[in-house]
Amino acid sequence: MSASVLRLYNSITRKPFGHWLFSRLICFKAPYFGSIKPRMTMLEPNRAEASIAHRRSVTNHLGTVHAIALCNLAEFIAGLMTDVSIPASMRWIPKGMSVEYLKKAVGTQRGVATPEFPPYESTEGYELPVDVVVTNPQSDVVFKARISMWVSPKPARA
Ligand SMILES: CC(C)(COP(=O)(O)OP(=O)(O)OC[C@H]1O[C@@H](n2cnc3c(N)ncnc32)[C@H](O)[C@@H]1OP(=O)(O)O)[C@@H](O)C(=O)NCCC(=O)NCCSC(=O)Cc1ccccc1
Repeated sequence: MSASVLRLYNSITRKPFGHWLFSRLICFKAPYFGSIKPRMTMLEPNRAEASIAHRRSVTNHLGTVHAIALCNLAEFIAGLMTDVSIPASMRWIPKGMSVEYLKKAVGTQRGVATPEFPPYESTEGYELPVDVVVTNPQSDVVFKARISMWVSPKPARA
């Protein structure tokens, strides 16, 4: 799966509206991400970036971007980054996430996901911490997340 998602991203984003289309395809596969309308802007092994616009549908009672919308953005990029970074023999699933809300989130929010270390092949499952930093249009950090990915060998096909 890893190589195919990266291949799809690299081929589709060479075309007009490719970044938009790639993001729509991911939201079709995992519909809850559609609630924040993420726009993938960069995807390569060990790094992913995406942004969300400050729309009414992601706004809280303070008029800022809802913290859970930022959590959703964090899961979106951390998941895709992990998917294109792990060896083909491995799979991943998020195990937990801790978050910090550092500043009121106003305007388009840009997230960047990176792993604590490059994921490797293993016969045993292991935890891969993924750091996500979200910045506002002024490049101030408004949100941080640390997502624990469980990376384990793909089960043998029956
Ligand atoms: C799996 C583990 C994390 C660790 O448990 P351990 O016992 O140490 O590990 P163990 O390896 O023994 O496996 C145990 C069981 O887990 C299964 N399995 C393992 N790997 C995978 C895999 N890659 N995919 C599927 N299943 C996998 C495995 O078959 C077995 O299942 P069984 O029991 O036979 O039916 C467990 O605590 C858990 O399932 N937590 C809930 C996790 C959860 O629901 N997260 C939120 C969902 S993501 C989301 O909503 C947001 C999002 C979307 C997209 C993008 C980004 C974000």
